[in-house]
Amino acid sequence: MLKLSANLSFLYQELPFLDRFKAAAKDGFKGVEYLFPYEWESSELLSLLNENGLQQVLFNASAGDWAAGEKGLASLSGREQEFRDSIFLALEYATALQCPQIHIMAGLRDETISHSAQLEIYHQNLAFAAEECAKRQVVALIEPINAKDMPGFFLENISMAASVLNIVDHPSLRIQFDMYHIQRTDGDICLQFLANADKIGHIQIANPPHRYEPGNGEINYPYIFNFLKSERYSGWIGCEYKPSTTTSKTLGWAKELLTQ
Ligand SMILES: O=C(O)C(=O)[C@@H](O)CO
Ligand SMILES: [Mg+2]
Repeated sequence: MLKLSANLSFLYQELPFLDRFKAAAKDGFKGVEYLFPYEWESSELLSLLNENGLQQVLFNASAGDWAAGEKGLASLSGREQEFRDSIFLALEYATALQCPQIHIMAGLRDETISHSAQLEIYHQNLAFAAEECAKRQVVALIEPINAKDMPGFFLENISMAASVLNIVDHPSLRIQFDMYHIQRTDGDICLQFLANADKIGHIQIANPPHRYEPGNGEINYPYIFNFLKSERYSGWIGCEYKPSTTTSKTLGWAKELLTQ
């Protein structure tokens, strides 16, 4: 059976952040994910998870100065210590929240150094992160993000993500396969999934062109869900979409999966 996780940075935005846990549980979600936990104490977040019978599925390591437009630290020259500190902090939260995976964002292309020099930094930082994650039984995830939404993002497509994993070659490093980004960058979602199945740790979903809920856009999600069932995908599927109306009203497509 497919397991859906509510991404609380995208869903239930009609509510204050801490109220979104209860709303997600009420709609039948068993797992939650979101961008960053760091403005709250882990004990407060853990209480909300426990009170609502939810599992923490994923959150991101700090991505640098997000408000100033930074999109991760993992490939940035001169930021190595900050990157390591971000991994240590993420792992403290992951341990406290019993969260099995963290997403590590690559950062933006730095045109002041060569692509290969930036790639080398990325590889080294990911090798460090994967090793630290392994010590805590946490999986480190990397996600290719489409260049239309995030111009200049260093990890630009699924084949680059696969090649990074081949080079870093660590069992605790896997791909966050966000179908919205795959569709906008490469297309061929099912074939891309099959080509990379052994490397995929987490899936996220939304429907182009507007990044709305599965039932509202160009991807045929009923077909995709049957495909994932036939492939026996057993990880979580994060609902990381922008609801086209209030969140609960956008969950018709998920009824069967949320009541199992
Ligand atoms: O935007 C996405 O897609 C994500 O998964 C975020 O973690 C990063 O922006
Ligand atoms: Mg995503």
